[in-house]
Amino acid sequence: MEKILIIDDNNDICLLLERFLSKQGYKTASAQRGEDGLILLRKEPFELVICDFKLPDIDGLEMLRRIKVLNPATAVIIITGYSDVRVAVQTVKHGAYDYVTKPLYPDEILYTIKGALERRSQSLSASASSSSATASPATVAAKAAPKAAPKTPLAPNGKRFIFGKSRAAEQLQKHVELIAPTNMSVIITGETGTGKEFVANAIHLKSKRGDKPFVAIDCGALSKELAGSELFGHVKGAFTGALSDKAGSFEYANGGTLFLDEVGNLSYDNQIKLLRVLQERKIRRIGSNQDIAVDVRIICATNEDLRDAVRQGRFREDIYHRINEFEIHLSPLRERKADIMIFAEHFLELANEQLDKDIIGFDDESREKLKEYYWHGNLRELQNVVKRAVLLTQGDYIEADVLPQEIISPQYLTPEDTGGAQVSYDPLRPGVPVISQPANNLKSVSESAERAAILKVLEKTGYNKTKAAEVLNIDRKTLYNKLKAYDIHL
Ligand SMILES: Nc1ncnc2c1ncn2[C@@H]1O[C@H](COP(=O)(O)OP(=O)(O)OP(=O)(O)O)[C@@H](O)[C@H]1O
Repeated sequence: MEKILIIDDNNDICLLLERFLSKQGYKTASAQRGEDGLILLRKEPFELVICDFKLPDIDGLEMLRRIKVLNPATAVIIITGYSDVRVAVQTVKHGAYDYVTKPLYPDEILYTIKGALERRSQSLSASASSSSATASPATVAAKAAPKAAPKTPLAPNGKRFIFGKSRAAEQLQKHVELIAPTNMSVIITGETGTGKEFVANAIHLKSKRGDKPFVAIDCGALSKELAGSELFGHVKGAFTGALSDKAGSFEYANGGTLFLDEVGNLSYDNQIKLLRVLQERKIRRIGSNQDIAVDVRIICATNEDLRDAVRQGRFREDIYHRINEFEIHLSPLRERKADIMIFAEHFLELANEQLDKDIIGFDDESREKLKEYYWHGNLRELQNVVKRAVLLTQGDYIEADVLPQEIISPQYLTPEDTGGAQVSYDPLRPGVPVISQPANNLKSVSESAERAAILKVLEKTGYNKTKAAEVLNIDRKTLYNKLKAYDIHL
């Protein structure tokens, strides 16, 4: 019987989930604090942990890290409030299986649990059958391109790639067609969830390399030490824990494309090694003195402005120019309104297939709500909202009442509602108005400018507080104090 641990400071949620999951045939336990949950995990293994993102003692990302250190095979699902979705997405990038938003619906959570346990057993059996000497975590992330006709713009794992019909979409399509057949390095910029990895994959599949491997590495999720070994490989004994020779992603991607996500997060050392590959097309495994020739096309992605990183000396200018032979910028979904329903219909079709449902479409009100919303998590957020709506819909059409509250009624206010005070909207919590006093109060003017600057830098640095503090030229503690003072919740 599979064991599930629930960690949530809300006792009602623990009780409810425990009761529901035991009825479904799982063995359960619960804890209301992160530390208590970790104690239980040290005592006995659990196949799955469902963990609240905001625990009183430890934040969601740190919990995820500690759970994975105790047992990398434990699947983790994060519970989050809708306004924290953007940060919850980060947990998925750092190894959580998925996140579910409150309020919790039994069907949705059960569906997610089943998916997580299935993925867990698939990856356990895959790693048991692969030869341990050459197995690399990068191979798990590596997406070998399907052998099908490389001319079709396919998405990873044979999914469908949608362009849309907005002007931005038309331009993107042109750029992809133009750049794909060349060997040029491309940098793809855009907010989280705008489809950077999908576009990188489409470029790869449309290129002459389309039948060779596409290897994706998230530089933001790897420590400095791990990143070096993941990218370039190592030889036995190169460092403590290097028990056998290991190939890196450059070797796995040979002949194909290497996608470096969040490239701005590469350490200085690794930037230098990357420069060498870009210049000489050769790599050297860590600890080795032998060069290995590689033929790899590099596509990078970033959601920060790398020009700023270059100006601040965090990213080498010579690499920036080499990886930026061509730039593709993906606009946020809210600026491509004409595409919203095209993607929504596509995600509806996918959700119907996944959940074995037959929903026909969206009613007028739900369409309007989807078109008006801010979509801070872009396509990823839209996909999740549609999946959940499909799950909750009983009739033929999705109606507004199955959409999250923040989408149904974002509380947009006007200055008239607030007696002349300025109203702005926090990109992190779009439905929540931020009211600042009229501009004749100097203190409030500088405060709102400071708040806006902090939000902008946070967005650019992918909500990495250490980096944001660096860019703002303040220490982390000051940043924390300001986040609190300006009511910015990450
Ligand atoms: N063109 C597309 N067609 C169909 N689905 C798409 C497309 N682009 C993105 N998606 C969907 O949106 C999800 C997010 O896309 P992707 O992972 O490529 O975004 P990203 O910009 O790389 O995100 P992040 O910056 O957070 O890594 C994908 O898993 C996919 O389901």
